Amino acid sequence: MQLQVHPSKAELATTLCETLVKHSVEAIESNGVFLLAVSGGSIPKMLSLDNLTSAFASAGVRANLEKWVVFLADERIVSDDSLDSNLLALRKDGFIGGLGGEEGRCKCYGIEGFGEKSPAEIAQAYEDDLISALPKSGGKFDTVVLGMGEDGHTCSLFPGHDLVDNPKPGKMVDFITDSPKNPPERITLTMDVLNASRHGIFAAAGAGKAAVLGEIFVKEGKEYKFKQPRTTYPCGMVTTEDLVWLVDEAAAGGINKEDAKL
Ligand SMILES: O=C(O)[C@H](O)[C@@H](O)[C@H](O)[C@H](O)COP(=O)(O)O
Repeated sequence: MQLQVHPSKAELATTLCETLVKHSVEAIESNGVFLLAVSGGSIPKMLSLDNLTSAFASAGVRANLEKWVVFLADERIVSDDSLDSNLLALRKDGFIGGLGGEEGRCKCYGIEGFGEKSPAEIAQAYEDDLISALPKSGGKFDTVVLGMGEDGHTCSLFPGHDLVDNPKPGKMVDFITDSPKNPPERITLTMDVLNASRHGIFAAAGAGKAAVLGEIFVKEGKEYKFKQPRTTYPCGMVTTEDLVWLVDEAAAGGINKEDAKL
C-alpha cells in the first residue's frame, strides 16, 4: 500500500489520470483490453476527458479508449436521466462524455434499459455482464478507481451494513435498498471482487475525509501504513494486489491527529 499526499485536488486528479494511463498500457499489452471500474461522487470530474487526454499526451501514448471496458463500481437505481445516475455523471463530466468526439469510444456498462427489474434482478444482470467481460482480462479487474464517503463507505458498501458484514459467497455484484446515503436503492461491486483486482486507486479530497483517514492510517517517519488492527470502515478494508491512496493535504490532515477521532 502506498499513500500519496497531493497539495491540491487538481494535482491529485492529474496523478490519478497518469496512473490510470500507465495501468491501461500494461493491461492492453498483456490482454489487449483494459478492464476498469469507476466510482461516482467526485471521481467522474477527476477523470474528465481533458485530464485523461493530457495524461495520454505526457505518457506519449495514443488515447486508445476503444480498448477500455468500463463498469461502474456502484450505481444508483434511478431513472436513466436522473442527476443521481453515476453513468450520467461519467458521460457529463468524465471521459466517456462527448468532448472531442470521443462519445462511445470505450465500452461502458451501465444499468440503462434495465427498466422495471427489481434491484436483485438488476444486480444479477449487471453481474452477468461482468461475468461475460472478465475472461478478456484474465478474470479480474485491471483497476478499480474508488472514492470514500465521510462515513468510511466505498462503492455502496456502507459501514456496519450486511453487504460488508455478511457478504454472500461468490457474489460479485450485490444490491441494497436501504442505503444511508440517498438514493436508497443501489447496486455495487462487492468487497470480494474489489479485493481480487490487480490495482486499486483511492482518490479522496477534502477535510471531510480527514477523521476517517485518521482512523485508518498512521504515519511512521515518512511512510503511511494501515493502523493495526485494521479498520472496519469499508474503504479501509480494500486490499488489492497493488493499492494506492491519493489524498489531498486537507484529507491527510487527520492522520496522526489525536483529535481526529470520530
Ligand atoms: O455512488 C456513490 O455514492 C459513489 O460511488 C460513492 O461511493 C462515492 O465514491 C463516495 O461517496 C465518495 O464521494 P466523493 O468523491 O464525492 O466524496
